[in-house]
Amino acid sequence: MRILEVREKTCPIASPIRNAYIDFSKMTLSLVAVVTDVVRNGRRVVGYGFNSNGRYGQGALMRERFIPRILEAAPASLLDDSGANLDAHKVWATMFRNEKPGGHGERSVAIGTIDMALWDAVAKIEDKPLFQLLAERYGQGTPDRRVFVYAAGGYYYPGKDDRQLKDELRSYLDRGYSVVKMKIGGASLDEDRRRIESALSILGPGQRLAVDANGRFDLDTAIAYAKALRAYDLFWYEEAGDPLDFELQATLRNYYDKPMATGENLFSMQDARNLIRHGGLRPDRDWLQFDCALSYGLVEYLRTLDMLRQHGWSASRCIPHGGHQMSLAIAAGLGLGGNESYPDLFQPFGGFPDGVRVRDGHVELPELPGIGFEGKSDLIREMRALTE
Ligand SMILES: O=C([O-])CC(=O)C(=O)O
Ligand SMILES: [Mg+2]
Repeated sequence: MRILEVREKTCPIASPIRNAYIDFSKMTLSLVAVVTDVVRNGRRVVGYGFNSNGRYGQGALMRERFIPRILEAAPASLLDDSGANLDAHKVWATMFRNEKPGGHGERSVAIGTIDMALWDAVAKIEDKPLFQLLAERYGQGTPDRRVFVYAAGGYYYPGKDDRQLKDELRSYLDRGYSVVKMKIGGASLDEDRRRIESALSILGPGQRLAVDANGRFDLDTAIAYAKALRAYDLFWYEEAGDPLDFELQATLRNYYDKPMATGENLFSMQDARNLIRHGGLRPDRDWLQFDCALSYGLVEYLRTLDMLRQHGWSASRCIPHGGHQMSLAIAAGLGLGGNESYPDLFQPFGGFPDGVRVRDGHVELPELPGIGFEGKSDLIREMRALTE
């Protein structure tokens, strides 16, 4: 078998929302198709992938470096021992040839997106759900198809008042979520305190609020927010300071003993390891949000999970950023703590297969070959338009 072609298309996911750091008025992502010469169930196997929101499309890097490296490699050098399927680790190594270590900028997004499409193809060629394949190869043998998901939103939006914020978050709770997340740090502390108290006022028993500062705060501001937030029973306090300021994160634990979360802007096992070594995070309560689609894909995420194990962290402390089905499959296959979801944003990307409902803050993944994109009609329509 061989890879015939790798296609990329940059798609808009623009919206007028803003977090504490950026607005999404020009946001894009890369949609990728890895076309193989294998036929399964009467259809050519094509693996699909896309990068999550926040880092823009990466077509230029893909076309200049990563796609040519794959297509120029001897086809047999990309296959597993059986010769009947791709080996995602070998394709990854081929993409990374002549890349120096460190400085994991945008190339981790380009490689991560192609990696997603590769795993989709690998699982489709095996004719099984990716979560099943992962549980068998790297996990406990059996997946847990019931995955915790939380609803992310609560963005700043022109003219949005507290009533609209409450209506938005209430609509997520009405759809079965038990944890909802809102943005902070894009307004004054007083204003954010008022927004948070509004949001808390709509929660019922067993329902929780998480807040996300998107790396906006310097140490003094992060501490001031920590002192204010510790009065509330928040699900977590996310990304207070710059993603690479491990000392800030480590200092913050002296002011906030409740759960914190971070990691969505760390794009390699090595950066994740620095967070674990130097960030002062606590394996009994804090959460790790590394997102494979932005950080060199599942091949690298497996290295990150290994690193976490070596440092005494359970995979169940990981709830990835990004709201895509790839992390859902990893969560079900490898026992992550759950996954993010954006019920009303960045469509048709992310989300769940049609008919999957959130109940008590969990979804149950259906048995679809690959990552499961074929089960989401609006998404697969866009994906197939890339190749058919
Ligand atoms: O607003 C964003 O960039 C997305 C984000 O941080 C999240 O989903 O946690
Ligand atoms: Mg975040």
